[in-house]
Amino acid sequence: MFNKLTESLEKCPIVKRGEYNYFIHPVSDGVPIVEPSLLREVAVLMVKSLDLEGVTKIVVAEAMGIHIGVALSLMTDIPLTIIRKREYQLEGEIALHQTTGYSKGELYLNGIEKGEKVVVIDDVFSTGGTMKAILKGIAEKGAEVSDVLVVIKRGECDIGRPYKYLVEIEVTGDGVRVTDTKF
Ligand SMILES: O=P(O)(O)OC[C@H]1O[C@H](OP(=O)(O)OP(=O)(O)O)[C@H](O)[C@@H]1O
Ligand SMILES: Nc1nc2[nH]cnc2c(=O)[nH]1
Repeated sequence: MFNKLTESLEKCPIVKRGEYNYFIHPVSDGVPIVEPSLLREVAVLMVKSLDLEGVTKIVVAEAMGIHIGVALSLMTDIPLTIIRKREYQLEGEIALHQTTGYSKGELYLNGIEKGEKVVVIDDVFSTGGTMKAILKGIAEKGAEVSDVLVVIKRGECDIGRPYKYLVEIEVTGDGVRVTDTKF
């Protein structure tokens, strides 16, 4: 029944970013198109997996957390905050330094208050650098993280705390292989 995510991953193209084999998929890139049926499958699986008891915010990072965050927010009625790559200089904004397998950059966290209970979701974990930066920022705000979920886990990835994933993949220059699913 839930086969759209795995089937589409096994067909997706790979491009080189330096030495990095970068897979291109609608969930993690928004291209070539995001089919509603795929997004709905991911949203349903996230709702089934996450511990949402008492959660006051969903936290995602620009850009590829946004569509999955919106889908989860619409299904659960929990408000969403988007960690942006642009600085807003709002009161209490926190700057985070992000390092991935192929890039570095700044992220800016707004919209979370001390004492809140949040879930953090993202499209992909590869090095875990992005999620570690996000978790550090949320801890700095004094909020509690009730759950962390990534749709696609790319190989072994330690973020310093337990987390959930929907699929685990291996990526080579030849393509993507799904090595585990949680549904
Ligand atoms: O585990 P990591 O090595 O940190 O990689 C994962 C991050 O990489 C991608 O974001 P990216 O910064 O490329 O931005 P995008 O969402 O705008 O594509 C992805 O959306 C994750 O947030
Ligand atoms: N689309 C995509 N996003 C990523 N984020 C970290 N690694 C990757 C990758 O290989 N592909």
